[in-house]
Amino acid sequence: MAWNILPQWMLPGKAVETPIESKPTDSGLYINTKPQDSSAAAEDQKESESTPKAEPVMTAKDVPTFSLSEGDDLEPTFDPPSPPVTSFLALNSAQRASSMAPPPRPAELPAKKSAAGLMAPPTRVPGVQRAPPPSSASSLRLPGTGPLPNRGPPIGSQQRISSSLSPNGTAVSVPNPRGKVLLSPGHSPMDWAALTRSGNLAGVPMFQRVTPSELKRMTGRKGKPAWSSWQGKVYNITPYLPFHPGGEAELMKAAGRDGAKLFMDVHPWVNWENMLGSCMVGVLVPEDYGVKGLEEMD
Ligand code: HEM
Repeated sequence: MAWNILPQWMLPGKAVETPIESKPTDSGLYINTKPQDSSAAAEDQKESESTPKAEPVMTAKDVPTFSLSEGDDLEPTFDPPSPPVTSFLALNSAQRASSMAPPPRPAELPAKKSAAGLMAPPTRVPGVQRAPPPSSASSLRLPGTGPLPNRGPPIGSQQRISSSLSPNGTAVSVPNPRGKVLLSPGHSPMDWAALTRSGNLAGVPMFQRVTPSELKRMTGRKGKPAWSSWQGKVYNITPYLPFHPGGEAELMKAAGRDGAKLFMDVHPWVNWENMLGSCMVGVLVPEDYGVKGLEEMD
């Protein structure tokens, strides 16, 4: 009997009481997952004759293993319950419940078939116009009718007619009901943008306080510049006159006065401040601005 040759500290129930330093490591819990081969067993046998060999205090039956082999009568406590292996979503899973219903089986489809063996098209509701059936590439195709997304105004619309530019960036003559004019060469919107970057076009050395009467005098006639106000700021519109796509005459209507109403009536999408930033003369002040200041000083 193996127990007879075992020292006290190796007997069942005694192992814990024995000081640890007397026997390290292999004092108990063996986890045998693989049977040893015969040569190794013989070696063990030889060794056990000379040296007392520790026997497991727990049998393999009591030790939980991580083995997944079938037919094992162990109850692996650390093994998570393995779900049944399915190729797709489990039958009663939430994913399956929330996803699309599976396609009907061929047997469940309507049994209507043409003579050629093909399925008949679904019956049409009379009077209802339907789009052509989608093909696999339909999502890649551009819509045949209606405006394209993010492609500017629809073809043939007033906006598109009035915004034609030749490939080299100069304005071209296009008859249109909105009154766009043919700009002379070198006066395209691109040319204007380049000119505004070149420097100050206000015609004054520094910002001015402009009274309404002063603004009224700046009509662009009799050698005077054309000024117009926009949201309390005064701009010299003279340099822009030959660049204005609506023509000089139209722009001149705003000279010597507040141009906001005229401007917004025609093209509220145009950014006045961006386009005429370098033409800013100063700010509009009340008529008695200077007089009041002098009176207060007296
Ligand atoms: C003073 C600042 C103004 C600026 C910066 C300005 C700018 C512009 C721009 C960029 C366009 C081309 C718009 C487009 O292609 O969509 C345009 C067109 C036109 N503008 Fe002006 N404009 C000004 C004042 C005025 C005023 C005061 C009038 C009328 C009294 C006017 C009448 C027109 C007309 C009739 C067109 C052509 C039609 C159109 O494109 O809508 N503009 N203007």
